[in-house]
Amino acid sequence: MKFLCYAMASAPPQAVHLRLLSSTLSSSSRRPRPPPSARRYRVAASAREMPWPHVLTVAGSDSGGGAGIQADIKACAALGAYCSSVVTAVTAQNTAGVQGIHVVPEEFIREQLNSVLSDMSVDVVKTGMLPSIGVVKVLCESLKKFPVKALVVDPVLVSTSGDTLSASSTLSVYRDELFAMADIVTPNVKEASRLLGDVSLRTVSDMRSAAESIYKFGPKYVLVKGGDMPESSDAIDVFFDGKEFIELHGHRIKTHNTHGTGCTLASCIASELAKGATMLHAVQVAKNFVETALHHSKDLIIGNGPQGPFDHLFKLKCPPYNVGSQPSFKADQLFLYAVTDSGMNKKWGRSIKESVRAAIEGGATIVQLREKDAETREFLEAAKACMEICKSSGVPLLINDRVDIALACKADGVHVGQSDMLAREVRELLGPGKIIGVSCKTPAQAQQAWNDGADYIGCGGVYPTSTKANNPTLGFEGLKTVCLASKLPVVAIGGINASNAGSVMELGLPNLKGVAVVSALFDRECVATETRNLRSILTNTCSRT
Ligand SMILES: Nc1ncnc2c1ncn2[C@@H]1O[C@H](COP(=O)(O)OP(=O)(O)OP(=O)(O)O)[C@@H](O)[C@H]1O
Ligand SMILES: Cc1ncc(CO)c(N)n1
Ligand SMILES: [Mg+2]
Repeated sequence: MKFLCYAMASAPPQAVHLRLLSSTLSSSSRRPRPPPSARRYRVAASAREMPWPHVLTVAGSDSGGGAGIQADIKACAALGAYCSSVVTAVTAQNTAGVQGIHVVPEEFIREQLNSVLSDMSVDVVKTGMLPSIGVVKVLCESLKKFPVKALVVDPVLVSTSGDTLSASSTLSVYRDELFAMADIVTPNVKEASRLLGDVSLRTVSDMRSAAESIYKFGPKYVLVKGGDMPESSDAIDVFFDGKEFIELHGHRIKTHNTHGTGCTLASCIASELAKGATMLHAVQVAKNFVETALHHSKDLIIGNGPQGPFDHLFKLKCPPYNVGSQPSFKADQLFLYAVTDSGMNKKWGRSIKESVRAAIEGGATIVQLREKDAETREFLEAAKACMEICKSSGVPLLINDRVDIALACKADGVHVGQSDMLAREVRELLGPGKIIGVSCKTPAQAQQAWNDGADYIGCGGVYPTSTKANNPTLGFEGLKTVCLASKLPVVAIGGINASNAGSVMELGLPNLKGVAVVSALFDRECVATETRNLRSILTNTCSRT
């Protein structure tokens, strides 16, 4: 057992004090050190360890819980990574600013690093507040001794409240030692300016030049964050890989709750890298996550100061995680997904209601009304009639795109495409109890759907289709990529019929729960017979695989 003695001098509440924690107790009370050959130890440990994405954050504690270590742990948890933590400083901090700082002694930071890195298989190290030159040097030494897959450096120099979190003398060691070891460096505009000798950075073009200059210090990628650029603009970050600049545009959320956005962004990047993502994808996921979390927390009021924290675990309050609030949807309902088409109904002289009744009679497990050019009043009447049929047979009814119709007929949910209303806006309108589906062609779109609180995604066209104009075919490879990346259940769509549905389900892809069909049911003489036939094909295939 080991104790720390704190030098707890009382401090005037407003001033920021950089004080040193006193040294640890005498060596006789120390635990035995990890074995000298840490590498050998690591191999032995990892032979027993479960593979699990693991981020180690080396950062300061924020007593207010919005930034620093606390934000890092919540962000990693939200993205499904394990997070260990080495505390470099303890701050007395709240929504008004930083009132005090205790720096942890360098030797004790070294000890924490040793403890974690010699025992656990850390994939990615993420740094936050590194208060002094000595701390940066200790970290560099530890990383040389225990190499990890990736290093994410968030050069925390000044808090948004304007308080200094790292002595100005650390700038040179950041630039000369840590950046050269980093995979990505993520300064905000103020930090980028300080790192470059207080140059003025006012425009996106200035951010590009800054990214290019910081890249010269040696990191593989640079992300200059624009959260603190003028409020009127989009939230634009500049990503630079040494050759190309990519401007990442996000919606700027109108909120005071932006404390800890930088720490969260860097931890999300680290989590995604630990899961195996490429750098650009990791950054995109991280930016989406921050934007979505800010959106969900925009009206939260915690503390009385000007900059509040946000809710990293907003997902727990959204379906499908909050199962209590959303009893209606089960992923198995995607098994045989019937999507209506007004043109086909006209061709065969059927009403929407007749088509839906026949599809349900044949065994459709979920129905979507996709009426691209129907008159609103007529469509609503038909939707209400379909709702009655679906309700009495326990089959959910979704409406394509038209949130107004869904609300008016009390449908079970809405399906949206990439150019329709955002899923999170649909969720706000429909509430937590309804089903929301999103058409996705890429892992990034699937991630966004999950962030936005959707319940499932539709992925296709698996085969060429005549039902949707200008719809690129993804094939099995595209479907597989999206299914592997998706955190939501997937229904395959596009050109699927009785002769190929079996092959799609036989792929046995993770998250793939069923097929969605239009022509194969509704561009036929007898909808009920076609649906029954397809259902038995799917059942037979799935019982074999
Ligand atoms: N109001 C906002 N709406 C949407 N995105 C935002 C907003 N504010 C910041 N961001 C995004 O959050 C991420 C972090 O950027 P920011 O510039 O706020 O970092 P930071 O200043 O280091 O944060 P902090 O010091 O508060 O932890 C960036 O992707 C940025 O675009
Ligand atoms: C401990 C800590 N780390 C980082 C930041 C930057 O947001 C902060 N305010 N506090
Ligand atoms: Mg900021």
